[in-house]
Amino acid sequence: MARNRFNSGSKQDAELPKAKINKQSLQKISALLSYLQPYKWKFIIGFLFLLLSSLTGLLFPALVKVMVEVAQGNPSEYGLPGTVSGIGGIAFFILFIQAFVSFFRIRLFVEVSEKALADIRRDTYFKMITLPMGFFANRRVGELNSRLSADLSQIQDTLTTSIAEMIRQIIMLIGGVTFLIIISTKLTLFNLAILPIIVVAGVVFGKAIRNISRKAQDQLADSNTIVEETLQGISNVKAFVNEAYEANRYDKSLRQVVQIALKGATYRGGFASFIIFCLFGAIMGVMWYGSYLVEQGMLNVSDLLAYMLYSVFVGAAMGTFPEIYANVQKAVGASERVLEILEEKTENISIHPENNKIKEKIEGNLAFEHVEFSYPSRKEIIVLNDVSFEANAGEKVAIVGSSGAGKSTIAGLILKFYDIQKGKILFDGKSADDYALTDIRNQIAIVPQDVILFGGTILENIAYGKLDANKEEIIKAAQQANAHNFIMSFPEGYDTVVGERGVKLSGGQRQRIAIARALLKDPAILILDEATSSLDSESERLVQEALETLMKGRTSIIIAHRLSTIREADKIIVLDKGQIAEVGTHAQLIQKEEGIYKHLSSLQFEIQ
Ligand SMILES: Nc1ncnc2c1ncn2[C@@H]1O[C@H](COP(=O)(O)OP(=O)(O)OP(=O)(O)O)[C@@H](O)[C@H]1O
Repeated sequence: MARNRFNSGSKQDAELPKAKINKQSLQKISALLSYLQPYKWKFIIGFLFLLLSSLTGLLFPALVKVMVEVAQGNPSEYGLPGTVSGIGGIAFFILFIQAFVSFFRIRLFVEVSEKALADIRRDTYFKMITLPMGFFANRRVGELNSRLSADLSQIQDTLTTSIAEMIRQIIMLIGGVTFLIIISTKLTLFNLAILPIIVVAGVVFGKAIRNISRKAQDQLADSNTIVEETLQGISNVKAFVNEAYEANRYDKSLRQVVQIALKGATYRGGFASFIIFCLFGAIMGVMWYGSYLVEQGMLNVSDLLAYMLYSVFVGAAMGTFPEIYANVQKAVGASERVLEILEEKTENISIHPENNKIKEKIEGNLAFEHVEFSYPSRKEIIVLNDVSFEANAGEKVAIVGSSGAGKSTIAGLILKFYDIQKGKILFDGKSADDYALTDIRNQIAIVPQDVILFGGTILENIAYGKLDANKEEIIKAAQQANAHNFIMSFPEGYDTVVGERGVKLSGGQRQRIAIARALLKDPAILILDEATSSLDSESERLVQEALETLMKGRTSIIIAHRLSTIREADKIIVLDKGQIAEVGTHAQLIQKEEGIYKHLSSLQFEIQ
């Protein structure tokens, strides 16, 4: 059956994969930057504020230096006031400017990125829902969903935080190092000599810790899967008395989680003690060498103080780079995946309802002429081979055949979900290619095997067939579909919320809602994909009656699993491995001694 499986995608990747950053990937993602264009002024102002707050941040150690010098009775430098309070006042003034500017910087960046991201999200979603079915065949719903959520959130984080942080830290780094060199070249050189050791250790340890924590996350996810599976299939667990087996499986998995976590703890502990030693060692080293320089009269105390403060800035800047870089890498990967969707070719369907109105009426004559088809994802397998048949307006044509024969594929082709490779599909004698796609889909309705209802109310679910229908029309459709009575038996009637949190409707009830939906749509051609699971006889009668009402005056293509329901069909097409094997009425086909239809009928014990 060619239905789409709705994959929940519950096992989302704990971490988004990173991409290599090179010229090509950057060029590619710059396409996404065009989404910033409408908000460029806000972005530029935010950017200037960012520069301002970073640069003013760099002034503090210099101010502290002058303040200490003034406190020691020395004259002030850089034209600053000659009193401690004066300099303190200036420091607070700068602080105030910084706070003010930071507020607007964050506000502006968030506004720009939220709006730009909503634009990208909207475009990606619009694109996604107008992509041809072939696109969805190869992808899980969970994966596509995570592009809209996880990937775009990553891009957003990077736009709002990582880029700003990176710019700020680069300023801090360059500015800080410049001040360090100005204050004391000797001390800077000494500092630079010990730096590589810390950096290398940080990178090595950091990588090992990240690997282990990822493993721990995976392991934890695996053990969660055990819980999920067990609880979902609890009746199976109980029926097979496999409680002990499941308990053991979970226990084993948890032990592994702990083991990996402990290994991670060892690395983490080692890293922490190493960093404590190195970092404080480095600070001590600088203090020691700096004090030595002070003792030798080669450095002032105030310079040493400023030097220490700038070192902290530089160290902090360096510390944040690996994380920022990793974030940017993830964002590049995420952008590439989003762009992949944005660059796909869509179907000719507009997202504006006024463009999708019916332009050309279809009476209901349908014909397949020598149709050959294979799915885009499996081109080598020919699913339909030289299929020709006709259904005149108002006729009931049933398609039968064993599982995998290609029945649902025919339904998909009538709806033009895919393009055929050879032959023609004609509506009222005119090729399907010459109709607007919306004209075809607007005049065909399908009642699928598995009716999927949306999370809203019953009313909304029926109205899905005709969005501008009024309540009277909806109720009339529900009455004709034998659904009105059961709907009214719910306390909230048509406003009953279906779906996970609402009432669970039975299979037969869902089918009748789908029939009401189709009635409301009032199509020229109807496709009925008969439910394989049989309903109880009362429910079956109600559904059957509703279907009869629905089929009246329309061309109906019935994909039948139970032959008992199609005896009255004007034509029965027997499909075998993608080819038409027999055509005729029930009475004609049942006469063929060696016929497939007769064989299928006898399998269902229904020869009369
Ligand atoms: N999206 C798809 N991509 C690739 N192959 C597909 C796809 N959907 C169906 N097929 C293949 O096409 C063939 C016909 O499938 P189809 O679903 O049309 O059969 P069916 O007669 O409706 O079967 P059933 O009675 O079990 O619903 C099968 O071999 C199936 O594996």
